[in-house]
Order: sequence, then structure tokens, then C-alpha cells
Amino acid sequence: MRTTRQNPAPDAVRLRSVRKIHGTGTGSVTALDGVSIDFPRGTFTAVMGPSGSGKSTLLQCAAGLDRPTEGQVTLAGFDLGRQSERQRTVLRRDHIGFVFQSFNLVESLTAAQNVELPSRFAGRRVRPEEIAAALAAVGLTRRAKHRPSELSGGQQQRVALARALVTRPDVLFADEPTGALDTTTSREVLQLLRRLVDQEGRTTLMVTHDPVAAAFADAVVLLKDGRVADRITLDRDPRSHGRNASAIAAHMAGMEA
Ligand SMILES: Nc1ncnc2c1ncn2[C@@H]1O[C@H](COP(=O)(O)OP(=O)(O)OP(=O)(O)O)[C@@H](O)[C@H]1O
Repeated sequence: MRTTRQNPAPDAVRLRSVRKIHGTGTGSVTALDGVSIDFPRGTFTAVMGPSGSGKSTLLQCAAGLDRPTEGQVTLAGFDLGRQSERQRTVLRRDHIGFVFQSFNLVESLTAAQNVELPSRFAGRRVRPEEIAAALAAVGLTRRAKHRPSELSGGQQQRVALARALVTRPDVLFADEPTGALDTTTSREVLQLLRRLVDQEGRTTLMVTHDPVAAAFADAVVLLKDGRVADRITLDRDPRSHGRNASAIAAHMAGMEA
């Protein structure tokens, strides 16, 4: 099945007046309350905010994994509200990659088989050289035949990243990708995400609680009570990393005060 792009926009992801209400009646929760925001192609954006501010909901709606209650989401030029369920499935398969805090690897399969699995399920053939290229991009060529139990946490997350990237998606969504990793391993994964943006132009949206992780991005979007409270553009000079992290931490502290 093919889907038609309505709008070859410069933004990889665009949200307009997006509201998301979880549940109904007295138990309902407004997770997103009129969010309008653009994520330009080839940029790395960190989404931050206090617990419950709507970060994961934003990512889920932006990736077409959840439907907003109101408003418009455009992903890679497709207006998601105009897509049938089947078209959205194809769009997710062909245009997005997702990594989570938990690596979600199948223990009985090798790294290469884990990279191949979702495409196989989705009925999309990936060639062995594409799998090899995805593993090479995350520095795991020599671990292709290893099973998850034979890999470190950082290596397992890199397999998950290779799995998300094997289809060369327009947008990579990462929800707390370093949440289960130690400081050194986190840094390796974040440097890898940064390199994928710089060298391959991979648009990346990452939810994180960690100002040091967010400092790897080009911009930080701060959510509060389901609204965009602030957007900070970061100086990409590597010498500014520590200063960026401190500035982000100060913004977060200000929001939570
Ligand atoms: N499926 C759901 N049903 C009901 N309420 C939900 C659901 N998912 C999220 N919520 C609520 O929506 C609000 C936003 O949740 P969300 O998970 O997007 O926040 P978050 O900023 O990612 O939080 P955290 O940092 O704690 O992971 C919260 O109040 C949450 O309890």
C-alpha cells in the first residue's frame, strides 16, 4: 500500500492545537492542552518537563501511535488525521523508528535477527546488507551474532537503535532511551544519537528527565501541564555542553518551583 504525502513540509513533525484527553467523564485527564509545535527536519529535540506533564503522550501522538482528541499532527508530510488505520500502520512502518527505556529485545534471537524482526512482522523485506549497515551505524558489526544476554546494557540499547533505524525512518522517537543505563553508557548512546543527526540528518525527538542528556540536542521543549512552557535553542559548540546542561537544569528547577 502507498500513502500520499499532502504536504512536503520542511518540518518532519508538526503539531497544531493538539489536545489529548485520556479517559472519559470524571476520571478523564487532559494530557496535552493545545500544543502547537514544529520539529524541523534534521534536528535533534529533547522534550522535558515534570512527571505527568505530557511528554510521552506528545511522543505517542507525534508518532501516530495514539490519536489526539483534537488538533492536527503532520508527520513526514502526511496529515495523520486523514489517514485510515491501515495507512497509519504503513506510515509508522516506513517513516518512523521508536526506541524506549526498555530495550524490548527477544532473548532467543541474535542482534541481527532482532534488527530484522519488526520489519519481517510488518511484511517488509530488509536485505542482509541493510541489517549489516544498521548494526555498523551503531558500532556493533562484530556483535551481530550475539544474543542480548551476551551484550552489555548499552550494546542492547544500540541493537534497539539499529532495529529502529534499519528502515531509514524520517523520524526517530526515543522515550527515555538512556533511563536504564549508567552515566558512561548513556553518554555513548547519546553521542551516537547526535552523530546520526549530524551525519545522516536523522530527525530525532527524545523524551528525557536528564539535563545532561538533553544537552546533546539542538533544542529543548519544556512541557508543563500539557502545554509548551518554553523552547530553548542550544549552542552546538561541544565546549558548551556543560553550560547547556546547567542552563536546562536551571529552567527545570524554575518550572518545578
Ligand atoms: N492511558 C492513559 N489513561 C489515563 N491517563 C493517562 C494515560 N496515559 C497518560 N495519562 C495521564 O496523562 C498525563 C500525562 O501523562 P504522560 O505519560 O504523557 O506524562 P509524562 O510527562 O510522560 O510523565 P512521566 O515523566 O511521569 O513519564 C498524566 O497525568 C498521566 O497520568
